[in-house]
Amino acid sequence: MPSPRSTNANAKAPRFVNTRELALDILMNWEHGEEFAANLVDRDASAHHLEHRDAALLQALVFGTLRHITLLDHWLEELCNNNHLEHRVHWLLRLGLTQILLLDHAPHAAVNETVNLADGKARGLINAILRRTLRERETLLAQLPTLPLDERYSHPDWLVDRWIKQFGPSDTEQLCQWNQKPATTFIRLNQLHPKPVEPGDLKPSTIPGFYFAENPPLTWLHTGQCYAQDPSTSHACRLLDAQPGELILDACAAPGGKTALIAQMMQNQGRIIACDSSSKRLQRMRNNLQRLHATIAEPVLHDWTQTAKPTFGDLQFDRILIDAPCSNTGVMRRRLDVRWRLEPEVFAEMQKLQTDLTNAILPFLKPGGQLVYSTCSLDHDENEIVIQKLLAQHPNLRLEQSHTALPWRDQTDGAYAALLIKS
Ligand SMILES: C[S@@+](CC[C@H](N)C(=O)[O-])C[C@H]1O[C@@H](n2cnc3c(N)ncnc32)[C@H](O)[C@@H]1O
Repeated sequence: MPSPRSTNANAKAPRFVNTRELALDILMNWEHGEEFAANLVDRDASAHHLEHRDAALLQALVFGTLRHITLLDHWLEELCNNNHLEHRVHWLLRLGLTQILLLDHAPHAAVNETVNLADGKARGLINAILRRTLRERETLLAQLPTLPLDERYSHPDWLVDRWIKQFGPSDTEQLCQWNQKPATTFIRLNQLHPKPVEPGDLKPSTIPGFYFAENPPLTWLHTGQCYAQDPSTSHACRLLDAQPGELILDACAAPGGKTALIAQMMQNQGRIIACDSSSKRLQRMRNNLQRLHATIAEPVLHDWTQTAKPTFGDLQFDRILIDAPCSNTGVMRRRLDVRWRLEPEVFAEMQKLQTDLTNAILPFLKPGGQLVYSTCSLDHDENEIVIQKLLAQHPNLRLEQSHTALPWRDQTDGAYAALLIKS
């Protein structure tokens, strides 16, 4: 069978694209660790002009398999009597089990189509294991409540242990459960657009201006009438409380989701310097801010870990937002790669970067000014402990208030924001 990637995208005759083979190809590519799963899926869906239904199937197969790898491997060890599996056969079986045990797919078709993707000599083995899976489906699923959390919910065991220490066993289980469900899409309606749209029958979230929207109208997204954004991102902006006419520094701003919301809160009056160290992300921010009509925001390339002065010189800002780079543990449901790419050392490394960045940015806050430090991490080391360290290092700072969004409690992404005031 030819690889789905070898098909000619310019050929005139309609081509048959095998979605399961595409999924297998993506999963094996993903393993190299260079690309996000969502990017791989989007790129292949558009390269092969997949119809909406096939693109949704591709996403369900890839995301479903990645979301449950440890559980699938637990079942496979049992079904294969711990025998070693050749690499491609292993991924094919994971894909087959995802369809039979986890997604509501026609099981016999799933077996046949998965077997058809195998090379001659592996077909018999795959057929036997998938048919056994069909026969033992109920028994395998009944094991779930007896498995430890890291297997049942497919998270690294060290991360589950870390969460149990920070949140306790019950909240940890709820967090793991949350991460196993497909992410909800939210949109923010953009009030800065010259033709703002009405929410109509969109279901409001608990945060004003943000709505549930599984399939947001593409024209709204393309024209900047709305922006896909989780409501948890608003907490940092609310604590910042930027006023029309003020001078604001958004120190780690790309791709500009919070910058655009701050510009809206300021009614596009005043000035926002929006910095980022990544020129690629800065370009994305430029496009976003332009589309969202956030005209008071000025994108600036600057790396706060470098000693060179920023191009805006010695400006003193009324308010500063530091939306720091972090482990992303609050958005693991949305970003499936995170759990498999995190290393235990990342939290200490991030804490150092986060305090170094804040120390470099603090001199730009005017006396009496307000600074919001935020992350999309749930980890104490990147949130409360960073704030404790900053307060110990800077007697002229005081903690005014903080807010933590917990996914299992608030039904949004996880986020942390703390408001500090400089005397
Ligand atoms: C959490 S993201 C910001 C998200 C953004 N605030 C938003 O709402 O769309 C963190 C950003 O910090 C930037 N960053 C990382 N290290 C930096 C540094 N040393 N100096 C400036 N920006 C940095 C990253 O490129 C990334 O865009």
